[in-house]
Amino acid sequence: MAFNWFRRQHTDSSDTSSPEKQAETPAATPSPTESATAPTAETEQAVATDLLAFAKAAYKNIQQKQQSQSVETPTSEETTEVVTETTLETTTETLSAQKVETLAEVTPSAPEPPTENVPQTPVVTLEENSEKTSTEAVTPPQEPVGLSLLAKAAAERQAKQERLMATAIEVTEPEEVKPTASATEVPETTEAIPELDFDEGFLWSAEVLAAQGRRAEDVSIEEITWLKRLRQGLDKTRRNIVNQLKAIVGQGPLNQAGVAEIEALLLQADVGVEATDYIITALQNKLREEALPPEQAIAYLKQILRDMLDRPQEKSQKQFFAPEKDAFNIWLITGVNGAGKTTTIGKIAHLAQKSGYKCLIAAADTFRAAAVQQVKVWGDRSGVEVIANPGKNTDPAAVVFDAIDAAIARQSELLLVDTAGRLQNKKNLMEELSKIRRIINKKAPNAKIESLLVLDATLGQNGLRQAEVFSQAAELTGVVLTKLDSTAKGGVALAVVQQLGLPIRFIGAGEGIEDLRPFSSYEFVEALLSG
Ligand SMILES: Nc1nc2c(ncn2[C@@H]2O[C@H](COP(=O)(O)OP(=O)(O)OP(=O)(O)O)[C@@H](O)[C@H]2O)c(=O)[nH]1
Repeated sequence: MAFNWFRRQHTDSSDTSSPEKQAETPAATPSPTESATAPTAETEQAVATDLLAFAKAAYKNIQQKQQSQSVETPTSEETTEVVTETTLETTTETLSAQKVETLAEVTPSAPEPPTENVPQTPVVTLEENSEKTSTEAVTPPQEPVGLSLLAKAAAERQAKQERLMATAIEVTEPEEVKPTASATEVPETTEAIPELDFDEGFLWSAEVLAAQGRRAEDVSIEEITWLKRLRQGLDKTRRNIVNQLKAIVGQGPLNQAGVAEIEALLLQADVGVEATDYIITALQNKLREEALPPEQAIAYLKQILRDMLDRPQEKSQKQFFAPEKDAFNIWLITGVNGAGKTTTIGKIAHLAQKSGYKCLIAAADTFRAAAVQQVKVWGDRSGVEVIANPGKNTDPAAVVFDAIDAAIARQSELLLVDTAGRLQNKKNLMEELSKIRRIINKKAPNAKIESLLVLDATLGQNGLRQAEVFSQAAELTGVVLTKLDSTAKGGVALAVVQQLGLPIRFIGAGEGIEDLRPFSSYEFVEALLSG
């Protein structure tokens, strides 16, 4: 049973991704701390206790999973005594004193952009028609950590943290948390997970997953790492707006000065005029009705943002954006030069491969000499075949044509089509894109076709101008927002949905193969506004 990274749940072979089935997974529900009624000190305490228990159980399970993976080569030093609880309590107790220092000591690891000179790739040229597939192992890059920023967030959450720690000793582990193997099979040690601290970022990530109905035993190291990465990626945006927003929104009914300040903050984060107007009006209406304490006002603001981000996909009635299992899906990836198309293809191929989909890549960026080589490197890293034509000045539509044949012959479930970067004002290149789209429509009329525009978040509002022309040429169905880690303009996500009316399907927050995930409005808004 593979974990489906698109749908965030375990799936089996009988799984389909029809809307009905997709609705089985609980929707992202607001965090317990965001309920409409004011929480009492008692309920807050209970929630904090629950969250700590959840986080500890999740940490313990990740630890056990890792140990069970290495259990095949036991050493004489292994012990079957269960001492993990002590470890977690010790970790928790020392967290307050150590966390800021620990965070400050972590050095971000260098990302792993693909190199141009890789000797072997799993490419299948149209001439060769080889069946060879790369099985080269992929090593996920280590998570770079935003140091002072995380430390700042940690300091702001200090009060809550203190409560969590105060209850740590009394916590009883939830009974439903089952280890992945029996205690005799899985030795537990006092060792913490080397690449995963039980720190403030872990607690925050666990809280976000718990609020979405996830079970502690299903939480994986990759999910925690991604959430920490996402929050860290949005640090710049958050630092610019959140504290000031909180201060203003928490003051009760908005006066003119407050409105002007919020307006400036949102525009600064590239939320855009249209989306900013919408947010302010919604906030004003609510705050006129009742004076909300700061935490509840922020909770209401989060709700507004989530609703905005989810609106475009309400039409499709799909809760998750995933390739349909046992069907032929074609995802056409387009965008201007350097937006991150090839990188996105590599990351999606990796997710698809991990999630158990039969995947293929079409190297239809025949414009740039190194592009085919680059996508081959990504194919190699994700273990996915690449269909390419090594000839010069090849017609990209012809590559797509052949790739569809190859995908059908191999019974591939997902064909990812890489295209050359093009500026929307280059008429001939946009016509070429239309031709590619026509070929897909004609050659695979029964395929589930998605056409995704890759947008570089660092371009902010400027990036949005491309969308309309691409929409006509490629019949866009969604957006991939990349480089959220390198910008203070993370608010552009709101502009995308409000101005383009297109759903955000994936977000990228780094150059590594694990640094892209399907978009979740809940996680995005939590990361954007987490204090
Ligand atoms: N920091 C960061 N860099 C990214 C992200 N996604 C892509 N990049 C980087 O952006 C650069 C361009 O990425 P590519 O995937 O080559 O972009 P492209 O759209 O295929 O480029 P063309 O084929 O030239 O149009 C590379 O250096 C990537 O590593 C991201 O989410 N974060």
